[in-house]
Amino acid sequence: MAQFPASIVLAGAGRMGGAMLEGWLEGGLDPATVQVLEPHPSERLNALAARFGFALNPAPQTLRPPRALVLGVKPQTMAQAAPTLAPLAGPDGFVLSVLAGKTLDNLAAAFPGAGAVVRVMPNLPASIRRGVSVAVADARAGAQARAEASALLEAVGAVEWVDDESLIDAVTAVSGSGPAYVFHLVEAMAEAGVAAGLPRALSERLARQTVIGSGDLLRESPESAAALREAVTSPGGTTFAALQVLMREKDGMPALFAEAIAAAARRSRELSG
Ligand SMILES: NC(=O)C1=CN([C@@H]2O[C@H](COP(=O)(O)OP(=O)(O)OC[C@H]3O[C@@H](n4cnc5c(N)ncnc54)[C@H](OP(=O)(O)O)[C@@H]3O)[C@@H](O)[C@H]2O)C=CC1
Ligand SMILES: O=C(O)[C@@H]1CCC=N1
Repeated sequence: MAQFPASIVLAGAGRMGGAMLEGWLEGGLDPATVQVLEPHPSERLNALAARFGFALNPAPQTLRPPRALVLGVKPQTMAQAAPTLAPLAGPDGFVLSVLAGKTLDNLAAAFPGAGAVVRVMPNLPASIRRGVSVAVADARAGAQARAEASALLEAVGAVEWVDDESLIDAVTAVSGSGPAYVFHLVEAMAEAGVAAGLPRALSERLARQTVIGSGDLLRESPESAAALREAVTSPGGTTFAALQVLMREKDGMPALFAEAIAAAARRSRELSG
């Protein structure tokens, strides 16, 4: 694995920033090299700080521009946070942002002192180091900055780099937001099971374990999702009956997902403004 940046300031250690921080520390990052700015630390973050001993909310005068300034605040907070954080973006370092919608140009304008900018879209399974991140860097980011950014992302899951930044809106819609669709699938299946007569607790357990088991099967099997679907589907059987509804051209899952993912990608583009 590539080297972590020599020094890191993480601004915003909520659900995503906190998950990434945990992955770095579990992955061997020297806690002395990271400083974390988080106005309202969660219990989990406080426990992590107690366990690893990194600097949580150090005195502002002790902060120097790090090699990597990692932004984990909300896109809507960036305008308010940037003036305070901008002095930490120095010419020898890079800014790594996970903010949905905020473009490389947005980030370069908000952090004019930065040597380079890397825009990343991770996802929540990063909290168990099974995330997937897609990254794009501006032209100033050299091989070393890219390798260090990769090290930060590989600590929490798989990493893909793209050259075309315009892909990130669709990436956000598919893999950034995607875990929520899967969790909603569990909710919807459980609710439908109740409607079909199952006790709620049993229905919830069955829906949850079905998604867990299917995810594990996807991970372990070399087969495509389509082939695995076909393996469940007996001709003229129960799955076939259900899929005739779910795969309906007009209002089935493909149509619904096309609409949902277009809405998320549109929102990602709006957040740049
Ligand atoms: N959650 C997810 O699944 C994913 C999130 N993202 C991106 O990650 C970013 C964070 O999202 P998420 O973790 O869910 O949000 P959270 O609200 O959990 O985390 C953001 C944190 O930043 C803190 N914060 C606010 N202002 C500052 C500041 N000036 N300096 C330092 N910290 C500050 C917030 O504190 P307070 O609450 O007190 O304001 C909060 O704890 C977003 O930009 C989002 O687009 C990307 C992919 C997936
Ligand atoms: O919902 C959001 O805006 C963020 C980005 C992707 C996942 N969560």
